[in-house]
Amino acid sequence: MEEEAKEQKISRKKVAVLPWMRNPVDISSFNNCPLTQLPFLHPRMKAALSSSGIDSPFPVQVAVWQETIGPGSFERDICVNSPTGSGKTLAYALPIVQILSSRAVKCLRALVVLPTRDLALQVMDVFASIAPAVGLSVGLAVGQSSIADEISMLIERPKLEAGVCYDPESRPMELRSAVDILVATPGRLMDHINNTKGFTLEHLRFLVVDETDRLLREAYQSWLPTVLQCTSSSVDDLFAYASPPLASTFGSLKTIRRVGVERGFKSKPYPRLVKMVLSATLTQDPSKLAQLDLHHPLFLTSGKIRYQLPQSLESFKLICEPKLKPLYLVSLLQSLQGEKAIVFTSSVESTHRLCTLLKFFGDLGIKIKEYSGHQHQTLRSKTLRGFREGGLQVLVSSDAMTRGMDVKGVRNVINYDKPPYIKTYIHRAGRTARAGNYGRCFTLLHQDEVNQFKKLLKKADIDSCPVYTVPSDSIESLRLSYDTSLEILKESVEMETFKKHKIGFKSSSKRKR
Ligand SMILES: Nc1ncnc2c1ncn2[C@@H]1O[C@H](COP(=O)(O)OP(=O)(O)OP(=O)(O)O)[C@@H](O)[C@H]1O
Repeated sequence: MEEEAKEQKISRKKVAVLPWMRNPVDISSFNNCPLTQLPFLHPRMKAALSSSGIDSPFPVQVAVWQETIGPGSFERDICVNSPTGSGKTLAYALPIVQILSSRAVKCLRALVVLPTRDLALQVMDVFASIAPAVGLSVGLAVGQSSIADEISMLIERPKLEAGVCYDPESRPMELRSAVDILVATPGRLMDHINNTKGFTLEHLRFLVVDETDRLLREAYQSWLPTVLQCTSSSVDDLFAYASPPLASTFGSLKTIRRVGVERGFKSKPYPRLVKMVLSATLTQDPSKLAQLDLHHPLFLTSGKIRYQLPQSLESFKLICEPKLKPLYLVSLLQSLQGEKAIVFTSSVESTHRLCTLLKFFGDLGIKIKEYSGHQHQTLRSKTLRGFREGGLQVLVSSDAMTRGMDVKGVRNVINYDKPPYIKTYIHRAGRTARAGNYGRCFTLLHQDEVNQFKKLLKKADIDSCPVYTVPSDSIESLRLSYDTSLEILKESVEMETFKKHKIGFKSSSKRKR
């Protein structure tokens, strides 16, 4: 959050935009086109896409394809700024899988980094829907399973002949990657880089940093400099092959990087590592972008406005009487008649409190659960599954759900707490109105927040945000249950605090013992 504030400050100071950002490729000048018109698309990928219901690539996918497989032929690194739900995941997955489909030997050639586990799982599913069709394997490194299980999925051990005794000194085990593409979060990625035998990034050809602005704030064990370091082979390394390769724990494979002839790439290794960075709110901060060490970056963005909302999204504000905000929320939820909705709050604590309060409200006829970063991953995944499958209608969430999450059928987003930054508004609102579908974003405000909110929307050139009203008699009719549920909530909070203290006391006295 602090970082986000810093970036807002920088943008207020009008830091000069980097030269390569000044003349972007306009994604909105591209149209959806039938799959048959994507030049060179592998027929088996085409079939896999069609069977997943994808018949015509979206503009961002056509634009990126043109700059990678088309005439652009991956000569430059790709930076994409395109609205939420516009299809950025396939925009990078398609060209990567297409290029790697002609690979002869399996090794880790594409790494996709995402900020959260649920997001990584989602992206893994996208790759898994097309990569196997052309014989590529996709792996996941997010800490969902034990590290040992993860290693056995990622690293292939040679099959040893039964009955033969091997001396590890004279014949070190040749470990190889079991995957061509890896989807990872920074934490688990660093674990594998530091500790997993046979895990190497030396053959990497593609590095995708999805949700870039969020990941550049993630300094976890300096994951980005480490990845860049692991993938850059010095010119000296290029001639190391003059002597026979030593069997190492990294395997005997080598990606032959010859001295480059590529434009602007004199005396650097080739094929180079191609980087693709994407976000709906891509940072323009030069010092942040410098961390990526981009090669002649090509900027692709939608239209002229920096922060764009999906065209199929409508924004509304709901002015609430002080102290009665929960009643307005309940009344709004009731008016949605069972449509899927995500309610965003400002913190994990208020997510928990609000969700508990809603549960005490009597039978609202709506299945509601909380989803926050403080919950155990198993519980979070279960909740998400329930929401995806339709068993739940409403998710009360902290900002853990804000970025990238794609749940089909979410028609409404509700900002219970006003988003502090325009970027937060864009990402929260972007959980609906995805892939061209209609969606609404409601923001609950007290009268004294209205002006501030107007200014916030102005940053994304949003002038129209009509007032949405809920019937006043519905508020009145809810008052009685509200008072009762507030009482129960108070008791429940006291009980939880007591339990926490008790556990804290027990563990501290154990420590003393
Ligand atoms: N060509 C297509 N045809 C139909 N549906 C598509 C197509 N491309 C993507 N989609 C669907 O659109 C939805 C949004 O895609 P995706 O998650 O890649 O968006 P995004 O731009 O990455 O959004 P965010 O910025 O929120 O992460 C997904 O449900 C995806 O399956």
